[in-house]
Amino acid sequence: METISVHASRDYEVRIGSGLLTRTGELSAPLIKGRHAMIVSDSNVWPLYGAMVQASLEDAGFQVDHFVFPAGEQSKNTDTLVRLLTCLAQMGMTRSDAVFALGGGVTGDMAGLAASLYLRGIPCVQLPTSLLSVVDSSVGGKTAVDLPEGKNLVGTFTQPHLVLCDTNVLATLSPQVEAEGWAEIIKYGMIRSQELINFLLENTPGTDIEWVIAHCVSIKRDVVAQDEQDNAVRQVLNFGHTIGHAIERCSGYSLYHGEGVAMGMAIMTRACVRQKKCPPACWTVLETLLDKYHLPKTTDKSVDELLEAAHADKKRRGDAITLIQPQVLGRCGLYPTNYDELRRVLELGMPL
Ligand SMILES: NC(=O)c1ccc[n+]([C@@H]2O[C@H](COP(=O)([O-])OP(=O)(O)OC[C@H]3O[C@@H](n4cnc5c(N)ncnc54)[C@H](O)[C@@H]3O)[C@@H](O)[C@H]2O)c1
Ligand SMILES: O=C(O)C(=O)C[C@@H](O)[C@H](O)[C@H](O)COP(=O)(O)O
Ligand SMILES: [Zn+2]
Repeated sequence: METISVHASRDYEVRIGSGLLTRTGELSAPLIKGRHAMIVSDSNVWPLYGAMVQASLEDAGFQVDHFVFPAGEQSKNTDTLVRLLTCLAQMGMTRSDAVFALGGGVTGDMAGLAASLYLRGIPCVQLPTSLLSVVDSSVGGKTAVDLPEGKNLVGTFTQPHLVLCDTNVLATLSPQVEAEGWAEIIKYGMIRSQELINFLLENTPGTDIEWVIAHCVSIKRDVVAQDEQDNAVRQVLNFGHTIGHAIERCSGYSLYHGEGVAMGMAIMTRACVRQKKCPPACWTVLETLLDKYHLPKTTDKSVDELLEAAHADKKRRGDAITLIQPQVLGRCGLYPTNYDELRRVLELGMPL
């Protein structure tokens, strides 16, 4: 088992290993003063892992309730959030009790947000179950739900009390959900790690997954420690997201997030190579990885639609926007610019 310590407004541990869900109660009990647990999960994950987590919490002396919502990004909205907050109140959860977010990034973001709002904040333990959520969304404290106007527009920065990444649960992922998780892993390679890129190129998907997860979480830990509130360097974690989020919004949130990120990284990188802002290898290697991990490389949405949707980007300040662009393989940088430049990127990055 790997343990990574995150240092932010709250310090906490990310544990990575097989079988950790069965130890949820034992590992969280010392961190939570109360003994009332609310497991938040979706309609796919709860039947698979709900009983296991509930039993572990009950063995550690917790009284356990659960809130289950229909799986998918289309549930990550203010309606579900209010239903969850109402449930926390009706079950009489207090400030010493805890929310346990059992599921992918949708569950983690929404349960984390509810925990940060209810009674102005109660503890949250993240129990990520998708590949995307173990490598990215469970760590770093961004919580959110979507609005029809844009992705993650309602949220807080609130760090969890503990993150348990149980690698056993990855066995039940569908190929499509596994693939979208690889998109964020490829993102970590592109922004900060030539070593990870080489590993992904050389190995079959799934090799030494614990190392891959720990590598991504370590990169995120280092970035978040420098800029928890997303004012500067943390924005590098948004590589592929300005366009990806715009595609997600234009698709009525019917895509998986990682698919949008893959398309966003591809469009941005192709444009940067064409503008000679980075070497051609940035695109050829990214294309090889997107193909290898069965990820999409473009969208059928128009430049105008995407530009309009991109106005909801959190990196916008008035008419200015910061783009995250590859510099060399394994390194991306922040480029403050404007929407005319984003239009050029979209025009150059979309294949004819
Ligand atoms: N907070 C952050 O830093 C951060 C980072 C990246 C992404 N996100 C957010 O995370 C969300 C995407 O997360 P996601 O891709 O995990 O989506 P998700 O939570 O919808 O999970 C994807 C699908 O996989 C299913 N699933 C999850 N674990 C499973 C398992 N072990 N076995 C079988 N099925 C399983 C889910 O039920 C769902 O149908 C987006 O909303 C995105 O904005 C947040
Ligand atoms: O943790 C971060 O910071 C990230 O940007 C990670 C992203 O993968 C993630 O999708 C995040 O939720 C996007 O944040 P947003 O601020 O653009 O909504
Ligand atoms: Zn993301």
